[in-house]
Amino acid sequence: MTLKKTLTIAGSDTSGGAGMQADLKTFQEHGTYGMVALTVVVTMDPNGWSHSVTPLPTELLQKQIDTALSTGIDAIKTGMLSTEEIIRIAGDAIAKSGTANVVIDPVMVCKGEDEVLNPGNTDAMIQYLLPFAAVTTPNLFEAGQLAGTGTPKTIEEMKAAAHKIHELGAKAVVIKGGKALATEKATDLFFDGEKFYLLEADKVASTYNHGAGCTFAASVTANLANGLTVKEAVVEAKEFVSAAIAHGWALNEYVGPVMHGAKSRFGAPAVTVTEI
Ligand SMILES: Nc1ncnc2c1ncn2[C@@H]1O[C@H](COP(=O)(O)OP(=O)(O)O)[C@@H](O)[C@H]1O
Ligand SMILES: Cc1ncc(COP(=O)(O)O)c(C=O)c1O
Ligand SMILES: [Mg+2]
Repeated sequence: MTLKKTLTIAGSDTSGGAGMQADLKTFQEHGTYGMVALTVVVTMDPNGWSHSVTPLPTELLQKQIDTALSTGIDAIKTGMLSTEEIIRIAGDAIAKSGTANVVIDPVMVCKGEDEVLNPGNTDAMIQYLLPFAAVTTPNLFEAGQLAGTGTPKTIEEMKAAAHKIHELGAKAVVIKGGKALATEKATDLFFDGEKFYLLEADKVASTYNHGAGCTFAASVTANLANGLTVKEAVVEAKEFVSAAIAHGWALNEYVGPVMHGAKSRFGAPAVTVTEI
């Protein structure tokens, strides 16, 4: 039996909920064969859990990319890239891979952390990554940065931002309203380049959603590798992450990761898809 090969170019979240750990667990749950090209290692201060981001040498990143691409990759996801040079290397890797199944998760900040990774990264993402994106999956803050509109606060503002990000080259855009948007449901906006859809699920009251964004984007990536359409891929990803959040748990007193394997064990909460 052969499996679809999925590659994440992402950072390591040592705490295991986000980053390449989330991606690999999610790829596995979707029946794809996961590979990693590691960009940075994120560690946490045991007293207070503030994050520290340590980049790996770029030559080592390049060697990982060359190894993975030589196997023939069916879909690529990008996550935390941290510097403009790493973003450019990731863009070159995507171009070389020849796959159209490219999911750009434009990670600019970790949940609970105020510090943006590197403000110059936004322009590099626009130049090197968005033109390749079959789907990009910004949260509200990231959408505002990419679109240059400031953080959207309403569905109308999300639509305007999604339109701009599409004009920058991303074929489809999902802006994750998540918990931050003042709606009753956990609401994401999906723009396929022609039509807008709202993806809605029940909002989970807990704060145990560390890694939700990575898990969502990794699900989309695996689904594309498995041959789903973009719309099918994002709808299943919303189900997958909603289940993962519903079963989020406390790793310690500081962080609550999602349960990546929740959907297959407990089923998924209902997701509604509405064209708007
Ligand atoms: N408390 C929550 N309840 C239900 N869904 C949520 C909750 N928080 C986030 N989500 C969903 O999880 C996915 C990831 O969104 P979000 O957490 O905003 O991304 P990121 O981790 O990149 O900031 C989205 O589909 C969002 O709607
Ligand atoms: C390596 C890495 N990538 C990505 C993220 C972003 O995670 P989320 O899925 O919560 O947006 C984090 C957050 O801690 C991280 O450590
Ligand atoms: Mg994120």
